[in-house]
Amino acid sequence: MLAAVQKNATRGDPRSVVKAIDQFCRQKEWAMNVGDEKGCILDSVVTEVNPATVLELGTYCGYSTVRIASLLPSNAKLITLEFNPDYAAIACQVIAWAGLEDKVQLVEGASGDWIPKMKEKFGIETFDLVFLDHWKDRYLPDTKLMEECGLLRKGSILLADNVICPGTPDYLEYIRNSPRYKSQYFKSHLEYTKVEDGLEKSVFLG
Ligand SMILES: CCNc1ncnc2c1ncn2[C@@H]1O[C@H](/C=C/CNC(=O)c2cc(-c3ccc(F)cc3)cc(O)c2O)[C@@H](O)[C@H]1O
Ligand SMILES: [Mg+2]
Repeated sequence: MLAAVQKNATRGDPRSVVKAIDQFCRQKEWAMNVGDEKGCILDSVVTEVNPATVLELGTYCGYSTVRIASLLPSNAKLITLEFNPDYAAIACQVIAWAGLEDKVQLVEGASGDWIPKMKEKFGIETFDLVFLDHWKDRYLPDTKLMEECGLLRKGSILLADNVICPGTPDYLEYIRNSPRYKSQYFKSHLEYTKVEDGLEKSVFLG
């Protein structure tokens, strides 16, 4: 995938990086990037929220990191957590190829360890937007952890990938029944396939 980016994408051009990855995943080898169809929904939420602070859980190869960072205002900060060193190394190079290193802080580590340190390590008070795309059974515990650490404010947006496929049943049940969130489901398809999947957008009500 990285070779395809370096071969087919223009340095400093995030859209060409996104296009190169999508082309590679359609033609050569499927990969679990959020993909272009759900990616357009992601783009519209990022544009609507226009966040100053963003947290991404599960960088993987940096595809959604590039999509989000390319839409952020100049002073905005995107912190992305990835605990697999191999994926982190690839993502780092993909983000650099897109020329977005100044907007992205890629942290190699586990969400459970780093969420409690966001204030002291990065001077983050609260996140305007959180994109959840890591292990599906960690969406709920990490959301509760973010609440406990005071990282969500009235109006913070959580956007969760794969709420249908592979599915995040305990997260959906919690977020849709909690009086502290207002949720909306965006129906779409699993990346590069016709299988149903979707994104759940939830507003923290404080
Ligand atoms: C321990 C929890 N904390 C974590 N902290 C930091 N990084 C984490 C964490 N968990 C996982 N990660 C990283 O996030 C990524 C994991 C993503 C998990 N995603 C999926 O399983 C997934 C899976 C599918 C999928 C769908 C249908 C299939 F047939 C096969 C796969 C589609 C998707 O869009 C997916 O996002 C990896 O890079 C992993 O190293
Ligand atoms: Mg995903």
